[in-house]
Amino acid sequence: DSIPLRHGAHRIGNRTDSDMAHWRDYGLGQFIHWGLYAIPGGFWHGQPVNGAAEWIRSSKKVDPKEYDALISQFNPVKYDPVAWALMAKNMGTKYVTFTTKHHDGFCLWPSKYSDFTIMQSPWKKDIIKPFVEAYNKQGIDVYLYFSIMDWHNPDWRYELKTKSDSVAFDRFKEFTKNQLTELLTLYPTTKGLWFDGTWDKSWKASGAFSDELEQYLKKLRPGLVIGSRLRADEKGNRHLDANGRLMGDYHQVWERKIPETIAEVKGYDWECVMTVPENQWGYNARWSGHVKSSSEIIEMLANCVSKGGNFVLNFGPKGDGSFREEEIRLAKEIGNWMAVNGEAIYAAGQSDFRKEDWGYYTKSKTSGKTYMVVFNTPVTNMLKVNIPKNQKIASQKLLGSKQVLPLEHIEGRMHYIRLPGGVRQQPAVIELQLISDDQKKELDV
Ligand SMILES: C[C@@H]1N[C@@H](c2cn(-c3ccccc3)nn2)[C@H](O)[C@@H]1O
Repeated sequence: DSIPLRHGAHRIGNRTDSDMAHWRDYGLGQFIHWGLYAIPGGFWHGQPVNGAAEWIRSSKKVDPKEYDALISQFNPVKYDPVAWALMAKNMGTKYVTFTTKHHDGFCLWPSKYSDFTIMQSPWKKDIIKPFVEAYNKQGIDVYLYFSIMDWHNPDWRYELKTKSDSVAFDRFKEFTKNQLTELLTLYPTTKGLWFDGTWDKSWKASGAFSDELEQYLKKLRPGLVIGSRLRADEKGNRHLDANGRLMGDYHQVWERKIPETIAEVKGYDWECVMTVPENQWGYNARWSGHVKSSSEIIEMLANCVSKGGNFVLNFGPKGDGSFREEEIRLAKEIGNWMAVNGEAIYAAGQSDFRKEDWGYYTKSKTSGKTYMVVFNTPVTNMLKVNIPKNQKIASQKLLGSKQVLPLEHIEGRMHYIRLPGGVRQQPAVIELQLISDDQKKELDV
């Protein structure tokens, strides 16, 4: 039996409302990390700084005062939210999460509660408002990223050791609530909030506040989607409360990692957020290590959807507001694939087929069709398909060409579908129309 909790999960099971059903259907999302850190782009005094570019302020090599002075250089003359939204639309993006304030405390909106905003920069204009309008105009829902941890605010504390720490942190919690109220009031079409920077002891000790804050925000904006990274329970547990129940509308632990098995998902709603290079979210002039190709990204996308999750790809615009070539190309290549194969991703989820080595199955919630997203083509070009009980394959076609592919029965429920030969640039998707056995008998008569 469960431990009595006042500030643990208040709901058992997933949300059943239409806003959350809409969230589940997104499939593909875009994350954008943009702020002062994009100006140095991972370098300081001409030298590369190790670690994530958006964390450079916390590097020993950087004087925080000097970092904060970057505000006088924020003048993104190439910032064009209409072009940003069009690139996202052409990529096939259904929702976007945009950094309003990262850990450095710099606000991309004209906050009344801070002197460290775009209004105190040469730019002197709201960045968020035209962004929300441009993306909404393209039919893309907007989610706002907000870091609770705020290195610039003198009232931020990592740990509450003394009475004065608690007095300062109480001011900080009020400041946080005020800024979030601003964001939901200034940008009323916001569909959700993506919280970060909640791993420190001070926040783990603020379970009651985090619970009251979430309830306040949802009262202010009914239907708002908030992941599990905001909350702590009164015992300092995060994501899952002391009774192992998820606090939040979806599991927000999947940062740069994808569940190995469906079992690991534990039936929760979830999304994976992913960087193109290794661990860099903000613009870094030097991408070291592995940079993912569009096929690798499409595989991650299909993998997530096959396990009932969404996949969110991060972009890090430069300090001037332009995107780097690699990201522009990736958005185009992904968009070309989504234009042909989107029905295997949008409003799709886990199928009732057993996973095979050649790739991932997804099942559309609208068409009821099952899709085979093929990455690892066998040397035989023969794809094993184990058809679930009392179902039969009525048709098997290549998406795009609509080419009917040969289906060969092996034995029992095991079949082969033969892929046409030839080298493919991007993953192939086969659309399976299934019917139940008895339906098939009717058809056979
Ligand atoms: C979405 C991503 N989350 C931020 C992050 C999270 N972490 C982090 C810090 C401590 C433990 C685990 C993860 N470090 N950076 C990154 O800066 C980016 O914003």
